[in-house]
Amino acid sequence: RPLISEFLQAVGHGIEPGLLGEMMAVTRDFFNLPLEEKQRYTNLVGDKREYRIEGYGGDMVLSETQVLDWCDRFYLIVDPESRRLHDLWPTRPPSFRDVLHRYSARCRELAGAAGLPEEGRLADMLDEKAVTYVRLNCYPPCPRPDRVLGFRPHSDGGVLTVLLAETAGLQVLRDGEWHDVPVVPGALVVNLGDVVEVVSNGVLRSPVHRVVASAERGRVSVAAFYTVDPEREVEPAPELVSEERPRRYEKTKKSGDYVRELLESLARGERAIDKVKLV
Ligand SMILES: O=C(O)CCC(=O)C(=O)O
Ligand SMILES: [Fe+2]
Repeated sequence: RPLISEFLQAVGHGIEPGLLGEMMAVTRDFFNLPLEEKQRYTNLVGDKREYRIEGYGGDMVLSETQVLDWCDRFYLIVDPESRRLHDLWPTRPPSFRDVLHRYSARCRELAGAAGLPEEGRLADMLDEKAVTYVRLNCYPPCPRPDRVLGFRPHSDGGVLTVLLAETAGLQVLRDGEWHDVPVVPGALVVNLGDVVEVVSNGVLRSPVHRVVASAERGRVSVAAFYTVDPEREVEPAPELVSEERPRRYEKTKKSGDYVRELLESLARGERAIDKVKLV
C-alpha cells in the first residue's frame, strides 16, 4: 500500500477548531449576502460576460443544453500572495479577508505536511510559485435532489485538496460504487489530485467524487486546491515507468492551462485527465 492515502480524514491536523468555525461562518455569511452584493465579485467579465475562474458565480457554461450543478461558487487565488486579486476579496462580512488569510496559511502548512515526503518530487511541487485556489461552495436545499447533483462527478486537478465541510453529501467512487464520506467533527478531508496520478504513473489515483443535493438542508464547503507552478508541465516519474508498468500518461499541458481545461471538461461532463491517458 502506498504511504499516502487517496482520500483521508485528517484529524489532529493542528488547525485550531475556532479557526475552522470562523472559516465556515464567513463562508455562510458571504453566501447569505444579497445577490447584488455578491455580484460585485462576478466571474463574468466585460460586455461579453466572459467566464474567468476567479470570482463569484456558477459553472462555466458552454452549451444551451448543459445541465448545471446545484451549486453557487466563489473562487479565489490565495497563494502566492502576489497573485491575489484584492478587488475580488469580499469586504463583507468584515472579517472575511482576515479569516481566509489565516485559514489558508494554516492549511498550507497542513498540505505541505500531508504525508508528502520531505524530499523528492511531490515535496518540490508545492514550491513558492505553486498556486493555491480556494473555492467556497454553497449548495442550497434542492426541490429535486433525485434529478440533479450538487457537484457532478469529477477529480481535482492539483496535487492535493484540503476540504472543510460540516454536512454530509460528499461521496467518493470506489470499485464502481458511490460511498458516503463520513462527516468527522473537526476533521479535514484531504484527497489527491490529477498531478499525483500522472506523476506516480497511476500508482496513486485521483479519486472521483461528487456531492449529492438535499431537499432538507443547505450545505457549504471550503476547498483549498494545491496546484503546481502554472508554467510547469507534469509527467510520470521515470523511475515509475518500466517494462512491467509502461508509461500510462502523456505530459500534461502547463498547469495553468490544465486548470482551465479541467473546468471546460467539467462543463462537458468529461475528465481532463482522460485526455492524457495512454491506455
Ligand atoms: O463540497 C464538497 O464537499 C466537495 C467540493 C469539491 O469536490 C470541489 O470543490 O472540488
Ligand atoms: Fe472536488
